[in-house]
Amino acid sequence: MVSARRRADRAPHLAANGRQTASILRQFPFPLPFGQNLGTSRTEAFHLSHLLLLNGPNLNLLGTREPEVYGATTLAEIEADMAQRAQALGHRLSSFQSNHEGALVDRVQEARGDVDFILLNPGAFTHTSVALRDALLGVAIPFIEVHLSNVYSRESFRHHSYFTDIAVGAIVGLGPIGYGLALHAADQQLTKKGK
Ligand SMILES: O=C1C[C@@](O)(C(=O)O)C[C@@H](O)[C@@H]1O
Repeated sequence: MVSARRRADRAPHLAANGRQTASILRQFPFPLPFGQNLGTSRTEAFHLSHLLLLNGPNLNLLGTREPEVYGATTLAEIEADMAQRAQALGHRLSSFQSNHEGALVDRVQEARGDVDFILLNPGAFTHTSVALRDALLGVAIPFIEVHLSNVYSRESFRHHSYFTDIAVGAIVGLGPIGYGLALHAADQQLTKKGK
């Protein structure tokens, strides 16, 4: 078990005094999923994994883009929040966003041998990109697919993903908290593998 004291050292925003480091953390405070704790033996065997948060086209517009669909949180806020959450779990997080399919393919290829887990919102490439799918298959890095909106309640062309069948899992329709949930799930996967 992670003691309350150790948890507070590792993740000051978890401390009982309620000091929060950023407003976004106030919106979705730790620990997230369903009363689970942060893992078992990791205070003794504390490994640093490298996670990559990868966002596709138009997600740079978050905050102003169709806020009724995607909410008011900006990508910069999501990336900062995710970096803090990753750090609190003892991991390192890199973030990359591009509007260009080739740039995303290049970033996935670069991740080989360096990144342990990818958190991916492919944006509209979800529904079109065999190239990005092949890149993920090529590097064989496990990933979780995230969508802010519930793609299944939207236009039918959004119902098909080139990624879900090769992903560890997918989180849709929960807004920015979906990224945090994906991070916790990735952490569990890495812990299972002893990373
Ligand atoms: O750009 C996006 C964002 C999205 O991936 C989401 O996060 O809900 C859903 C996609 O259909 C859309 O093209």
